Amino acid sequence: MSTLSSSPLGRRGVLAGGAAAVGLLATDALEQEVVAATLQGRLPRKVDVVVVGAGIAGLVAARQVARSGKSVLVVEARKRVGGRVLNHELRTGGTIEAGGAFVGPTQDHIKRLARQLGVATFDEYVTGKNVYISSLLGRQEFTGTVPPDPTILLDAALALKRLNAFAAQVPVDAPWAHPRAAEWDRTTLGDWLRRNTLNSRGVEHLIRAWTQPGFGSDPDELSLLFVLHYIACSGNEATIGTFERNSDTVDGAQESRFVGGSQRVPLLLAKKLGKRVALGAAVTRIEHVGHGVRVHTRRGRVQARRVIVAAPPKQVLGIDFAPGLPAGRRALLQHLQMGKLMKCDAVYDKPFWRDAGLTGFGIADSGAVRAAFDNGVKDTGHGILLAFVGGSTWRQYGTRSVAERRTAVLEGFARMFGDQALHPLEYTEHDWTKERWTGGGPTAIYAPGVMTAHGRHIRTPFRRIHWAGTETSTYWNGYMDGAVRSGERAAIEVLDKL
Ligand SMILES: Cc1cc2nc3c(=O)[nH]c(=O)nc-3n(C[C@H](O)[C@H](O)[C@H](O)COP(=O)(O)OP(=O)(O)OC[C@H]3O[C@@H](n4cnc5c(N)ncnc54)[C@H](O)[C@@H]3O)c2cc1C
Repeated sequence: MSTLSSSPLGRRGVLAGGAAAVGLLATDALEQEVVAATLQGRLPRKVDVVVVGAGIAGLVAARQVARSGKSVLVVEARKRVGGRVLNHELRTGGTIEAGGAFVGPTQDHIKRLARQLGVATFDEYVTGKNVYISSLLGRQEFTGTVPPDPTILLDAALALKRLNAFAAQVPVDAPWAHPRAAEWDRTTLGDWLRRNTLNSRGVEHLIRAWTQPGFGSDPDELSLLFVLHYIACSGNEATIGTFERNSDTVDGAQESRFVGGSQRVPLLLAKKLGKRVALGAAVTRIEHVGHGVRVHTRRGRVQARRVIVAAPPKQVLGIDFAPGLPAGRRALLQHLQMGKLMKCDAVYDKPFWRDAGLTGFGIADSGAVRAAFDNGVKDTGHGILLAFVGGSTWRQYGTRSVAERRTAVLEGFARMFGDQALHPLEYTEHDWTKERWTGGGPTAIYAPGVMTAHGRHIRTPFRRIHWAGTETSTYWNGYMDGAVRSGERAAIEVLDKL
């Protein structure tokens, strides 16, 4: 949970804060409107399509089904929409994101959707130099993607070149079909780096600053084939995926954010869907009956001709299917794990690092802050630093008390940007491993062997049940863009059958 949500000055206490200042309806007010617009009473007895999950994927699928004139009901476990996309109103004003936030080039589907909904983007602050903290060399400032650490520079450049070259051959819709799939899936990214670099320790440290925020995991937990697929997915039908487009800010997936926070996208989608969304309606059982499907939820039952399940893979295992899911799909869901990730933000009176010629982006090979970003928002003059605490860093710090973690995170910021970082106006954090209906983040990960053994079941419909969710996407799998794409694809599948 966000530390602020339990404070007296939490989300509800700041309606008159920063967001209102830019003429946007603050998230809390918009959320109240959306909740009020959703279905309050009994669920309908019958609809054409039931969508399970009101994350971006489920809401996009429902919008498309509704637009075709078919009846649709989204049943959502939580009492809010957005899933892994969640705005947080700061006590000191302004809206930040506790979950998915950044968008970048080739993420055309989420950008188009946001434009249609009137949600603008703004660029991440990139003026100045980045900071690199090495246990060996101390603190360095740099520009570009790879820090100027002579002990790893060449190694890292060659390794990234090879990863890009391999990824360029991986079919985004069937990575398991590549001739070298078995070989790449037998090994982890960590093993591969150790075998293919001279200073493997140094390169691994660097790559961890990418895998911990990007997968909530360490290189040793990730199948090489899965990582190559992730890189291949970091593009679109016209633009080949690359490591840089995934990892970078300029021309990369961290290029921009949404004005008013990314949760405005699912909130505005849900507002338009209105009574076609039922909150607090966790799905417990899905059974095929006659020519339809009966969906059992905590708010009652509803019958449909087709169902789209847009819940995260692990959550699907909590639903009782009758007849049971095919063995292949069940095995896939059992083997996928969610990453471990939390976001920690510190708010300062001013973005003091900018005055020092720094972007606010930093990476480090030790401590609680392995990757830091300038998380400033449009509507306040405050400076905001964001730390991703993921993978083994989450295992080290995620289990400590909030006070201990706060100290460790602020010290991490201070090493990068100076001692002013030790004195924030506000500190807030959100741990996705504690979210009942998500179970971690940012996405589900494949350990060695899983993709070749079970990956091919990821999108295969089961009778009248179809699958959406970012993990099923062929581009920007794991991202908001992948969620939009998956919802669109699942809706097309279903409409084709109705
Ligand atoms: C910390 C963090 C940072 C991230 N950063 C970025 C980023 O910068 N850029 C980016 O593009 N992406 C980012 N992501 C990933 C992005 O948020 C997700 O890819 C995307 O939001 C997934 O959308 P979805 O609809 O597929 O799934 P979800 O958002 O997980 O939605 C699934 C929905 O299903 C519901 N549900 C689950 N079980 C049931 C059930 N039994 N019955 C009914 N409903 C159920 C859930 O409550 C949820 O609302 C980040 C994620 C996290 C956690």
